[in-house]
Amino acid sequence: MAVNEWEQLKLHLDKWVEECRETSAAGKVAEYIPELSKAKPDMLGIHILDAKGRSISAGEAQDSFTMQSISKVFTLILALMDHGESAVFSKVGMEPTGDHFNSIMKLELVQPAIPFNPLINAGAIVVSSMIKGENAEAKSARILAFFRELAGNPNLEYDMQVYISESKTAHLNRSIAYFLLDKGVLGCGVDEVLDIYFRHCAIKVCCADLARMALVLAFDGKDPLTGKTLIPRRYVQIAKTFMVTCGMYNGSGEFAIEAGLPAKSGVSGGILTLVPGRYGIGVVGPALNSKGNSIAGVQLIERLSQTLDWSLF
Ligand SMILES: N[C@@H](CCC(=O)O)C(=O)O
Repeated sequence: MAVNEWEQLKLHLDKWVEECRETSAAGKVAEYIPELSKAKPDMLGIHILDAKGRSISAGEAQDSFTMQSISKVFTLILALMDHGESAVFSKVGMEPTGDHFNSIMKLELVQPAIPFNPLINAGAIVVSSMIKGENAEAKSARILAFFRELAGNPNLEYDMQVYISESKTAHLNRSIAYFLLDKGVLGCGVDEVLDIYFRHCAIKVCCADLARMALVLAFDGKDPLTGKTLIPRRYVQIAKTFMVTCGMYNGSGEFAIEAGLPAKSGVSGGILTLVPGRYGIGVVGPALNSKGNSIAGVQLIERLSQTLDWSLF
């Protein structure tokens, strides 16, 4: 079964990528972080990695892009490893919002005033403030080291242009952080937390890096290529559940029906997804749909899942 499927992927992946690439024309590259607007709108790449280290890629899988919101999954995991569940979930909720990723609408509607979940910007900013370390630099260094280990890539670095570009223009995120500070849910100051947050959003990866990080989640926290356990199973379970309920912004419900896989997207057009116990998958396609997800990337993952019967449901 798995052998046939691998053959099928080898045979058809290039064609599927080229077919899905055409839908990019209906999407739009993110512009609110000026540096992101330079991405190629019709770019589409994918890398699929299995537990034996076999991989298949197609399209522009080698090109690099920044993780953006995909990083939020792994900072959540690091915060859980630093503090445990009850401390983390006293500052951030577990529920989807149905709103845009950077919405501040619901922040005032709940008591206590904690963000709905760790994958919207408000929640991810709170999570960034919980990472252990003496100062912003030490906290960011821990995040980068953790990401490098998960990706099996000691060369992961920040895209400084994207980091600077976002730092200069993130007025909405700044206002979210001030609101959270006022409500007493931030573990450090506004400038410090935003520096940590913008840095992890600006970590530069390619599809193979995302696939390797996803593979660790697909194998419940153990990197099958090294045999090393990098994340406790319970925290992977929490992360994967958030990916299903909120990982694709306010398009998560439709994606659960059409693809049925845990996934997390970012505004740079990246998507990290996985088939539990089988594959880690990294995708990139910078043209976004109205929900902020890669338009061609979503179509490609849905096509793969439907053709190969990957849905968990
Ligand atoms: N750095 C981005 C991440 C958003 C995203 O990828 O959804 C922001 O905060 O606006």
